[in-house]
Parts: sequence; structure tokens; C-alpha cells
Amino acid sequence: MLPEVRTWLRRRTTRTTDWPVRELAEAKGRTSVSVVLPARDERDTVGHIVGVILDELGGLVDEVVVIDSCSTDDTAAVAARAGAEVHAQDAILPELGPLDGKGEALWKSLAVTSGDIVAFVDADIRGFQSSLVSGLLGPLLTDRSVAYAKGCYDRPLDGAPNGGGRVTELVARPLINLHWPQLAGFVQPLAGEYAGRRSALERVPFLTRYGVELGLLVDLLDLAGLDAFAQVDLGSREHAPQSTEALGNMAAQIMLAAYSRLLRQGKLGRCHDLSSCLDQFRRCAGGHRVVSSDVSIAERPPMLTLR
Ligand SMILES: O=c1ccn([C@@H]2O[C@H](COP(=O)(O)OP(=O)(O)O)[C@@H](O)[C@H]2O)c(=O)[nH]1
Ligand SMILES: O=C(O)[C@@H](COP(=O)(O)O)O[C@H]1O[C@H](CO)[C@@H](O)[C@H](O)[C@H]1O
Repeated sequence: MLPEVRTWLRRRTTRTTDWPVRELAEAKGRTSVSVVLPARDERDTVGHIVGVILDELGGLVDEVVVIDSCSTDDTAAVAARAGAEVHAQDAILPELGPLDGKGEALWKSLAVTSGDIVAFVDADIRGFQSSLVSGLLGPLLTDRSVAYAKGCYDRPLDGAPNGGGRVTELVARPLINLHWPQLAGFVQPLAGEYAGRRSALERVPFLTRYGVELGLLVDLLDLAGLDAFAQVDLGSREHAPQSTEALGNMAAQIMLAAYSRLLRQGKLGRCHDLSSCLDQFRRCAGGHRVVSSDVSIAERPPMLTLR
């Protein structure tokens, strides 16, 4: 891990208990806060999430907006009944023509919200707690030098305390370590819970579908630099896991997102270097331990060329 990333990891990582809601409400002042939930077919969970945010974070959050992302169930009605402002994704900026997926929902949310800070929360979280939001807001409400705060957490899967975040571990983390080592300190680079200053979010493109999280990290790093990022340990987050087939689609979209940024940053030509290390994270008392592995490969010539 780059020394600057280790320093960043120590300096810019906090946890939810560092950000009591009462103190944040005092620090908030005139800063407005929007919470956005992108939701496609999330009727089972979206209402609870909206209700908890409205009930427990009224002094912090000024608006809760659900972007109904072409749901086939009654997600919109459930969200509205819970008190959210609901917008149909394709009804926002219709003159641009519709694009697809989560990134489209998040980009369009900027057009229908007004908060100085915008927090994004997945709508499929099980056992949602308001600290998933208040923790994210902590660094942004108390430090003007922070432009973007990303959550990290344990990823329960199939009853085990960890094991989720499969595309993160198999695709996103290797890509980030290989091509954007400054971002290697993010424990959950694809986490769906993050918050940013509107002044930054409106200056970067949003990749559609599942490319959005990786795209935002790379583009905000370009725009604002690593020290403008913060990371908050939110404990644990359980969501509705997708099938391996569905995650294959997600992985392909994330790889396309990476290639688009490698091309744009002129990095593709330098992919001949086969040496690299991979930094992974293991939960330990008080946070995470970095586990670094040498993943370098080499190449032998065709045997025929030796004869
Ligand atoms: O086309 C889409 C796909 C997903 N989502 C929402 O984005 C969040 C994360 O998506 P998903 O749960 O599919 O991804 P996962 O968390 O399984 O990686 C959830 O609130 C989804 O409802 C969305 O708004 N539009
Ligand atoms: O982190 C991951 O590997 C994926 C899949 O998680 P699981 O293996 O289903 O727990 O989930 C994330 O990735 C998506 C794409 O960036 C985000 O949109 C989701 O919010 C996030 O949960």
C-alpha cells in the first residue's frame, strides 16, 4: 500500500460512534442534506428505511427522496406511504431520453434534490439503522476539506458474518490496486452508502448501471484528490444478495467502467507491467488489518523459440 494511502487510512477513517447525531445537528448549521434511495423493486425494505431516517434523523436530514428505478412492483407507493418524495427515474429530464440502471437513478437524483450534501443509500438494506446515514454525514458536516465520504462495513452473506461484496473482492479491488492504488485504502469501494458535496457531485460524470460507484471514486479522485475523501466504518450491512449470474453482469459493467477511465487517463498503454501487489482487508479489533500479497506474474516464451 502506498505510504500516502496508509497515512490517509489512519487520518481519514472514522466510525459511526465518532459522530453522535446531537453533535452533528449542532454542526449542521445552514447546510442542507438530501438522502437519496435508488430503488428498483425494493417494496420489502424501502418503507422501513425511509421511516427510520425520517423518525430518527429529522434534525439532520432535510429531504428523503426515492428514485423509482423502473420498478415492476409497488416500490413507489410503499416509499410514498413511508413519507419519501418519490420520482420516477424516466420522468426526470425526459428530454434527454432514458438510460438504464442505478447510475442513471443517482445522476438524475441531483436534478430533483436541493441538499448541499447528498447521501446515497441502497434501498435493499435489511435491518437498516440510521447510523448508516448519520455516520456518513459526520466528516462532511464537520470538515469543509472533505468532499466525499464512503461507508465501509462487514458484508454478511448466507448467515456468515462476511463473504458478501463478491464483485468488490473479485473485480473492483484488484482493478483499483492495479490501476488506481491511491484508492486502495477504501475497504468497500463499491459500497452503496456514500455522501458528497453537491458542489463536487455536479462536476463529475455518472456512469450508468453498476459502473457508477467505481466511476465516482476515480473521477472524484481526479477532481478533488485523495485527502478530500473520508471513510466511515458503519459496522455491518446486510442486503438482498444477487445471484452469481447477476453479479457477472455487474462485474462486466464495472470492468467497462474501469476500461473507460483507463482509456481516458491514458493508462491502457502501461498495462504491460505484470508486477503488482494486492491489498485486502480483514476485520480486526478497532478496524481493519491490511493484508498485502504479491500478485505479480511473468511470461515464458513459446518453447519452440528455444529450439
Ligand atoms: O437498475 C437499478 C438497479 C439497482 N437499483 C438500486 O440500487 C441499489 C443497489 O442495487 P442492487 O441491490 O441491485 O446491487 P447490490 O447491492 O446487490 O450490489 C438498490 O437499492 C437497487 O434497488 C436501482 O435503483 N436501479
Ligand atoms: O460490493 C459488491 O461486490 C456488490 C455485490 O455484493 P454482494 O456480493 O451481493 O454482497 O455490491 C455492491 O456493488 C454495487 C456495484 O457497485 C453497488 O451498486 C451496490 O450498492 C453494492 O452493494
